[in-house]
Amino acid sequence: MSSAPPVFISAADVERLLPRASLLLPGLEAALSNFSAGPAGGVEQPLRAVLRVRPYRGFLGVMPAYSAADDALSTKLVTFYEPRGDSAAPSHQATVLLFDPRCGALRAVLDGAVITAKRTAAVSAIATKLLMPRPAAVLCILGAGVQARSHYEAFTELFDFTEVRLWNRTEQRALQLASSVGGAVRVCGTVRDAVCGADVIVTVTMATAPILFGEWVKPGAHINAVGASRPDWRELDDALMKSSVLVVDSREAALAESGDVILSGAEIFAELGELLKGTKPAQPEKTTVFKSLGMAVEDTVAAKFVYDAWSAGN
Ligand SMILES: NC(=O)C1=CN([C@@H]2O[C@H](COP(=O)(O)OP(=O)(O)OC[C@H]3O[C@@H](n4cnc5c(N)ncnc54)[C@H](O)[C@@H]3O)[C@@H](O)[C@H]2O)C=CC1
Ligand SMILES: O=C(O)C1=NCCCC1
Repeated sequence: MSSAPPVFISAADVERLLPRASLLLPGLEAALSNFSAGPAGGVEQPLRAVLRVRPYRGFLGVMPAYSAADDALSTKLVTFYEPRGDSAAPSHQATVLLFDPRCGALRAVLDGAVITAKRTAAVSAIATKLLMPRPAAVLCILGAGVQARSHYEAFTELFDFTEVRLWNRTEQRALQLASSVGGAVRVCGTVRDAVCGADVIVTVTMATAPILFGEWVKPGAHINAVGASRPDWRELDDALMKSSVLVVDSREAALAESGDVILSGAEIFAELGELLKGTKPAQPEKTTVFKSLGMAVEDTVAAKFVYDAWSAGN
């Protein structure tokens, strides 16, 4: 075994080596299926530890995973802070450590922000492919931050929406995102206007109370609920949670971390990996919610993809 020092792969290099979230789709689909197969799937992933940085309304998450199918071992360290007007720092910052699983040596330290943005959007796209109504014409994104951009990029590459709508709590930020993406985006003044008649909705906000209400959602729509990753935070109201077919990335995580799941008491129908394996039906004709909390094995797959591309001299 070589004892070479670990390489550092910067955000710019991650972006260069992983230019599109869609490159992760095969690896992520396999990892999600393997995760939901239990011990036979070869994914080791404990519930993430989340430490509260109370005086600053911040959190530090530690996300380790091993994937036997990828023979990859990593841990992500991610901080996320509630919005503060006086801070110029991004709300989420992350680093992924990639180890040699054969001996435990640290091989690479990768910027985790781009990885988090792209793998999250790719997983939402996997859920959307299975759960969106057919046809699906209107995409609506609620939020205008990092995840809003990565979801816009992945979804407009992978699907044929005829209209994209965007809402943000501060309209100026939505206008900035809309003018920078290079495609037609309609900025809406209210969530209600944005979601009215939408086929696919993505919630990517830092909201702590519901912003999306079931009465506004078209029956049969598919919602990717990506924000609200604390047990007392919400993006979706009880009516929407309870009237939808609820799919999660991890049952264990959803029952421990998701305010939308815990506080609504909504019943979990399946893990996304179970839909991918075909052990549970997808039901795209119904109103569906994919509650995404983010899984460490998604970072493992993405970090290995980037490291392999770097090692190949790309
Ligand atoms: N499920 C997953 O795998 C992941 C989920 N996330 C979550 O996705 C969400 C978005 O993350 P980023 O885009 O990185 O954050 P960001 O800080 O870049 O963007 C957050 C957006 O939410 C808006 N916002 C802030 N407070 C709000 C409120 N009270 N109500 C409505 N909107 C509000 C902001 O204006 C901004 O447009 C966060 O909740 C984050 O924790 C982030 C990474 C992975
Ligand atoms: O999976 C992740 O990475 C995150 N999920 C929820 C919020 C922080 C980052």
